[in-house]
Amino acid sequence: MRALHFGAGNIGRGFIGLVLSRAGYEVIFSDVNDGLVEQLKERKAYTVRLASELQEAIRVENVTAINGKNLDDVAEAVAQADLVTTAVGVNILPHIAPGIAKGLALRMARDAAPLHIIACENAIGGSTQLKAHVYALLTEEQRARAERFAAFPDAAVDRIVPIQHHEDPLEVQVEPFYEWVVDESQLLPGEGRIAGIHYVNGLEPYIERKLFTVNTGHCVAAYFGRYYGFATIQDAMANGPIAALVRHAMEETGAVLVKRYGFDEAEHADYIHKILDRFVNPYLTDEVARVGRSPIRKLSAGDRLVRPALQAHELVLGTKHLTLGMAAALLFDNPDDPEAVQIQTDLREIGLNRTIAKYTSIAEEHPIHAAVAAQYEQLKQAKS
Ligand SMILES: NC(=O)c1ccc[n+]([C@@H]2O[C@H](COP(=O)([O-])OP(=O)(O)OC[C@H]3O[C@@H](n4cnc5c(N)ncnc54)[C@H](O)[C@@H]3O)[C@@H](O)[C@H]2O)c1
Ligand SMILES: O=P(O)(O)OC[C@@H](O)[C@@H](O)[C@H](O)[C@H](O)CO
Repeated sequence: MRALHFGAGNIGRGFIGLVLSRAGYEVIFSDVNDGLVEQLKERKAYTVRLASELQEAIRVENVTAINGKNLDDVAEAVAQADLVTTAVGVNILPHIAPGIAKGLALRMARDAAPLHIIACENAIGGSTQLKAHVYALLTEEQRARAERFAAFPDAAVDRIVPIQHHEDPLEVQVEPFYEWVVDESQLLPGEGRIAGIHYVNGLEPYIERKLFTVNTGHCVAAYFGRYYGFATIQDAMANGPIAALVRHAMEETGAVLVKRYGFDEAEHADYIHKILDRFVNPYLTDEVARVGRSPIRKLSAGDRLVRPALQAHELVLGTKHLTLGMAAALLFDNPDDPEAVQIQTDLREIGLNRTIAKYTSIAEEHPIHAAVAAQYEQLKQAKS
C-alpha cells in the first residue's frame, strides 16, 4: 500500500508519516524543500523522538520523497497512490491542487481504484476546501466522474510538534499525545479503516473542540507571550497572569462548546486541564513565533478566535478573553512573519477600526469589534 503525503514538515514527518508507516503504508512525501526531499530519498527512514522523560526514539522506515515542484511527478504519484494526505498549511492547499487534479484525471483515464484525500490542517473543513480547489481545475465531466473516484473526508489532527533544531535534519521531536479523527460519513462505500485513525460520524464537534480549545489557548499563550517578551510557550505559561488568560479563553470557548454540542461540563474541564499540561511539557521548547504564526489566518472569521467569540456573543456568554486574544494578535509584531508585518502596515495606513474589520470580518458597529478596539488601545498604552 502506498500513501502520498504532501508536506514533509513537522506534522508530516512527526505524526502523519509515522502513523501511516506503522499502519503498513510505504509513505511518499511530496515537498518543495529540496534538501528535505533529497535526504528522504537517500535515507528512506527517519527518527521520531518523544518529548518525555524517556525520550523514546521511534524509527520510521519505508519512506521516500518526490519534489513537489515537479507537477508531472506529483500527478503520477497521485495516480499510483492508495491514499493521499496533506499537512502543508491551509493556505498552501491551492498550490497542491494542480498536481492532485492532474493525478485524478490520470486515474480516471486509467480506470484506477477510488482514492481518499485527507487534509490534516488546522482548519474547519480542510479536505472540503481542498476538494473545491481541485474541482475548480477539473472539467464538468471530470467533476461528475470524480464523485465516484475520489472522496475528501474532513479530519482533525492534534499533536504538538515544534520547529526542530537537530543535527539530523530528518529527526523530529513530538509530544507523546496524538489524535487523528476522520469523518467516516464522507468515506466512499467499502473503504477500509486505517489503524491509528479514530473514525467518527460527523466531524464538526471534534474539529471545533480541538481548534477552539487547543489552538485558541495556544495562540492566546503565543500572543501574550510575545507581548510580555517571552520567546517560548513554556516560558510564557510559567507566567501566572498569562496562564490565567489562556485558561479563561479556553473556558470561554468551553462554555460555547458545551452549550452547542452538549459536551459533559466536567469532561470538558478535564480536556482543558490536559491541554494546559501539554502546553507546559518541560521536554518541549515551542517558540511563540511558530504558535502565533500567520495572525491574519488566525484572526479570520472561521478560525480559533473570531468564530467562537461570535458564537459566544450570540449565546450571551463571556467573550472578554477571546477579544483580548484578538487585540494581542493585532500587536504580534514579528518582523519575520509576513502576515504580522501586513497587519502592522494596515494599522498604520488604514487605522485600527478598519484593520479589525478587514481581518476579522466583524462590522465596526458590532460590540465584539468595539471590545477588541478598546482592549487593543489599553494593551498598547500599557506597553508605552
Ligand atoms: N506542528 C504542529 O504542532 C501541528 C499540529 C497539528 C496540525 N498542524 C497543521 O499541520 C500543517 C503543517 O504544519 P507544520 O507545523 O508541519 O508546518 P511545517 O512548516 O513544518 O511543514 C509544512 C511543510 O509543507 C511543505 N510545503 C510547502 N509548500 C508545499 C507544496 N506546494 N507542496 C508540498 N509541500 C509543501 C514545506 O516545505 C514544509 O516542509 C498546518 O496546517 C498546521 O496548522 C500542525
Ligand atoms: O499550526 P497553526 O499555525 O494553525 O497553530 C499553531 C499551533 O497552535 C498548532 O500547530 C498546534 O501545535 C497543533 O495544532 C497541536 O495539535
